[in-house]
Amino acid sequence: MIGLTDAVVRFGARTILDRLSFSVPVGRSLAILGPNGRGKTTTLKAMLGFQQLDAGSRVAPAIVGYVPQTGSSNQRYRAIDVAVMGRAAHLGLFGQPGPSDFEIAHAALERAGAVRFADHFFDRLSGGERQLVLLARALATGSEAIVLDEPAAALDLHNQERLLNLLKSLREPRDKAIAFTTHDPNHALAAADDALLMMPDGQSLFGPVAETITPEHLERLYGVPMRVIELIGPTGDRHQAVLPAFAGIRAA
Ligand SMILES: Nc1ncnc2c1ncn2[C@@H]1O[C@H](COP(=O)(O)OP(=O)(O)OP(=O)(O)O)[C@@H](O)[C@H]1O
Repeated sequence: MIGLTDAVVRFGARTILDRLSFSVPVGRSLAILGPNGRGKTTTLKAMLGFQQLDAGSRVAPAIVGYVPQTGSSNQRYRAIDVAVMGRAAHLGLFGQPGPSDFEIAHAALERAGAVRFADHFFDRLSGGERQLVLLARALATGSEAIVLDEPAAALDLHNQERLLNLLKSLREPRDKAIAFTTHDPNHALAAADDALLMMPDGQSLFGPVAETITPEHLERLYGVPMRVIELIGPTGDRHQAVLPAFAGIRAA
């Protein structure tokens, strides 16, 4: 289980989190949505214990797998070296990773779809490729909680589909608590059980995706008219998608 109870975070005079409460039990996946600068990354940092709370409390396992928004490295680490860093918490202060740690890291790269660049230098990879390596690092921790900050932000449509399938496959065994931020409500529909909508007025709405990812709530979230459409997928399956009906954009 990972989550916050009545969490308050203030930066100067600004209250970013105002008694925010939600939880992600093992076996469920949470999507966190909200406008730019509303406090999504701050929420993730608070969940991870990187951001001190002014009030309230957090619950989290001792080790949490974290995939930050962007990863860079000045040193010339290979992708496998970055993935094996996920083992650090298991090694003790001066411990060195052994063969079993490299095996776990390799398996994590495989699971993240990044094994083909295991021996490539991390700082030469594209933004999307780095994100997959950082996901492998998070998986290598072996933690029951994985927290991802905008995992789809640097990905093209093909890789977004791959990432969503990956998030769904991570969720499938129902043995992890997964939380991710996104700017696309369709990602919540595709890969989350619950959603936390961080509204522009400082309030928030937390609940099952079917009750939260609705045009009415999303209009309040983004200030843009939204529509739900039903799609028939390539295998004949029916699913819903939400689209912004941007004002002033007309059909030709
Ligand atoms: N350490 C800090 N000190 C002061 N202000 C901060 C600090 N960290 C974040 N902020 C401010 O808090 C607000 C929330 O930031 P945060 O990064 O959590 O937003 P976000 O919802 O993740 O935004 P985006 O969607 O643009 O990534 C922003 O206005 C940011 O400038």
